[in-house]
Amino acid sequence: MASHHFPNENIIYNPYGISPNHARPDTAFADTLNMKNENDLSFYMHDGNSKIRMLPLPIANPNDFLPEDMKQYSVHLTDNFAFDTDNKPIGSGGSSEVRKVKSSYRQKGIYALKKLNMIYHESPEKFYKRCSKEFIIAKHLSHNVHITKTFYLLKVPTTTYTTRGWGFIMELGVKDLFQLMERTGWKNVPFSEKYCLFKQVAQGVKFCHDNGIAHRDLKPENVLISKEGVCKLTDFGISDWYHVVPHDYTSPAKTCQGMIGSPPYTPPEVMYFDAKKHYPERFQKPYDPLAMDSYALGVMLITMINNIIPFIDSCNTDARFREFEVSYDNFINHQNPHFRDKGCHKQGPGSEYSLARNFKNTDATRIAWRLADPNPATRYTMDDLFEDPFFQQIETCVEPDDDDLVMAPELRKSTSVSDFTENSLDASPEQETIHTSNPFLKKEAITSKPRSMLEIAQSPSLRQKPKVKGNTKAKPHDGADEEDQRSIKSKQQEHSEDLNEDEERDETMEDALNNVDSLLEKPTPTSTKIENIPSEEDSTRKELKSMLNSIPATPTHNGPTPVPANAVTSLDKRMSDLSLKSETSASTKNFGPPDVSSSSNSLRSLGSPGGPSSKKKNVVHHHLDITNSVTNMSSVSAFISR
Ligand SMILES: Nc1ncnc2c1ncn2[C@@H]1O[C@H](COP(=O)(O)OP(=O)(O)OP(=O)(O)O)[C@@H](O)[C@H]1O
Repeated sequence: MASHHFPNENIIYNPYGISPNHARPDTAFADTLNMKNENDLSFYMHDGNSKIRMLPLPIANPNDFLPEDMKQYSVHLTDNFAFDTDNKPIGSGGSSEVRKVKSSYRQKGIYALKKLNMIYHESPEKFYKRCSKEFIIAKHLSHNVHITKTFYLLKVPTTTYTTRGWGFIMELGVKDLFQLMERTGWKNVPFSEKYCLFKQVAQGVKFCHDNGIAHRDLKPENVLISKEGVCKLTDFGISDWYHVVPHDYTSPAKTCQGMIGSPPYTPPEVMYFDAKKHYPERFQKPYDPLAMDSYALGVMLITMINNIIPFIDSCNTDARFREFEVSYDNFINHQNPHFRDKGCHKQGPGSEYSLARNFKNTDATRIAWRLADPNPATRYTMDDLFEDPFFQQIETCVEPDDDDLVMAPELRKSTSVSDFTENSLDASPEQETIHTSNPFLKKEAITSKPRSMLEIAQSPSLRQKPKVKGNTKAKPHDGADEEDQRSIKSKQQEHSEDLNEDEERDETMEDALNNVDSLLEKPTPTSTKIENIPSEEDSTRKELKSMLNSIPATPTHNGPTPVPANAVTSLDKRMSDLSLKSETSASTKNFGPPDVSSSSNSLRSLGSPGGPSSKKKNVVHHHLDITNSVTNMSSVSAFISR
């Protein structure tokens, strides 16, 4: 079907949505299925989606699960936020749904609410532990321009918009990298811009590693792009501290076991744990979670340059992956025996190798292939990558230590536990905003048309969204950061003064930063109108089929006995305690051939006043300015089945 819509386009990107049970690929959680608790009443409480269960009342207080230095002044969403009236989900994952919410005090204070759902068979206690862990890690890392800021962990009431539970208030992204890559214009994005995006992602990953965290689920869907075009990592749902003593970075590194992550970004040593592959146990060895991130980064780079994932699974049941492994060995045996040696920066594979051809640059293939080395023992680490001369000279539009303009939302109101009856967790939209003195919000609540739970369950997920910059090294459990503290203080002391300041701030930022909504509503550049889009499942199957048929069968290496390649990749979800078990500079250079449709510098004006370019740089890419030949984006979203 992709071929129906994107004639001559090589973007058969999403191979995932072929299982009727999965609207989009979910992250695999290790041991997810081991937690069935038949006595848990909430097991039987659904909200219309059989995979989502409601938390039993009373909903736990987030502060009971947070370390002292992260405890929050307010723990109820409706104290200081209201749902955006357009009421559209802007993203969803295996265990969450993301919507826009507004600050009750700043009209332009629009944030993302990642509403967390219980995974099937998960007990409420496990849910609280899993979510608070994700929050603590995300908050711990929220001090870098390449990390999506996570501000608060709040109780969410049942409304027409969502069911009760917990949610994160986060910085809003405009799009994720997957959404950029699925645009028809992506293949025309110049190499220099793609490398810029790649380097930004790598800087985010390096920041995680330098601060004791292995992400473990890197993929384009988990890279948000702010409206200034800055890449920010998100989704720390299966991330973990990788030191034996979490905040003691001198303590030994841990290793992991179990199937986690998202194929094809999950490396071969982790795929051995995939129950569906039936590998013998002897292949399942503890693996290094940092090497997992390196591999994912390498596969992302190959995907970004080729405009297509290189294989479906990184294991020898996949013919394309086998071909990659054979090519890797051939290159080393016949062309560069020192390719895997530390510090070797000789040229990487050239155009005779299919997964190198499109790079048109053997320095670039070196970093891609060294990161995606099937052997974790010799794979590039993030330090190796940052020492690579090609990587070093990639120019980015933003530096890791640039200031981040994202402001923490203000907290003024805190409903005490005694004020907040459990019934109020099932508030109507009117009730949600009744406490606020902001007439704008009251009006919205009254005029928005309530939707039935059925409507909500049936409404399709529309994906869209948005924002940039800052840096300080994250400190262990650094809890309420300066911005948060400022917010809390202002709430306690200077309400009216702050309101004026906010309004002023809004005014000055108005020209520099487009209103999120207007930016999101910007019409997509169009050249072709697509109609009669076939069902996503049929189309994706066709794509996969043709893709797989075109793969030459190559002999397997000396690995485990392969099982027949199965195109229908439904991820094995197993729940666990999610804990790891046991353990620059730039210069201007264009690395690729000149590209006719470069969007480089095209929107300098948008990026300059207050964007990342304010203290920067020669090059400003507008990474969001990627054309699309399809007008109906909701259809496209459905087609790619996210
Ligand atoms: N802060 C945000 N701003 C805008 N969009 C977001 C934001 N956070 C998440 N999204 C969108 O929602 C999607 C799902 O979010 P996320 O990956 O955090 O959920 P998840 O349930 O943990 O997913 P997964 O199944 O990968 O574990 C993202 O791919 C992104 O498109």
